[in-house]
Amino acid sequence: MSHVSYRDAIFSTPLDRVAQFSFDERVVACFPDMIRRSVPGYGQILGMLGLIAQRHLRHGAHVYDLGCSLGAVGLALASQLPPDAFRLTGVDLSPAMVARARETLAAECPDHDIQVIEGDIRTLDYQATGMIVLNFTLQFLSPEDRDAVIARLYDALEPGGVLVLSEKVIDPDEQDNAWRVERYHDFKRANGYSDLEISQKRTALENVLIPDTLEAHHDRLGKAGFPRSLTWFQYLNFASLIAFKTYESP
Ligand SMILES: Nc1ncnc2c1ncn2[C@@H]1O[C@H](C[S@+](CC[C@H]([NH3+])C(=O)[O-])CC(=O)[O-])[C@@H](O)[C@H]1O
Ligand SMILES: O=C(O)C(=O)Cc1ccccc1
Repeated sequence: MSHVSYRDAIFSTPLDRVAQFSFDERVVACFPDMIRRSVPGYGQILGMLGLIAQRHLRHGAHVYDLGCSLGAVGLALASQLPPDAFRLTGVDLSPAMVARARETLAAECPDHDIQVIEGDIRTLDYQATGMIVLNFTLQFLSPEDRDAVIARLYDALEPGGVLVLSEKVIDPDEQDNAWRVERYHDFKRANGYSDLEISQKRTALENVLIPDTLEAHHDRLGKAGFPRSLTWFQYLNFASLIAFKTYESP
């Protein structure tokens, strides 16, 4: 069954108390609209994944999409690569997301081998894999859990494998960070969000989405064993990195 995606109006009316942001049914119903209007470069990042897979993934190899939400990474890869090019496992902790992702993927790409499991990426028993995508997911884990997850992902990757890590980031320079955040709010305003929506969402995300600096991400990847990582995309305070299991990757 296919679903309409509603316009995100979750923070549009004044709330007495802004509850912590969670990936519940209400967010699921408007998620494609929310993420497209709230994440600069989201579409460009998805559009590049097929090209990255073509360069780095052995034909037919396995891919993990961790924190898959509605399965956008699987959909993007399936639109760019034939069914025999890869097998994908999406993982998400939110039952509402998983249910909707399964329906969407079955309807949109029935010929591709894509499964979705409800699980926690901190404790999952990982199988050997050729490519791992964390598209705006690590930022929702508590900071003390992040090193161990990245280390486990390094172990799961096969030789020649790659990890793509997209995140909201903070700039260590306070003035530069303020400029990025203010222009990000301009970006949201230009995409139809009001000042009230911007400020209430910001409150809801406090202590829920905790961004690191790019340097902290590269350091963590290095500590986990990745011999090489680079920032391949940045748009204001949103960035995407790629880490290579093997130094001599193309
Ligand atoms: N411990 C966890 N284990 C599994 N999933 C988790 C965990 N914590 C949070 N999540 C899940 O991570 C996802 C983050 S959204 C990813 C977008 C998607 N990648 C996309 O490309 O459209 C990003 C955003 O909304 O900014 C949510 O679905 C959570 O349920
Ligand atoms: O809207 C924000 O402020 C963000 O940082 C992006 C986002 C997008 C979807 C869910 C949570 C955060």
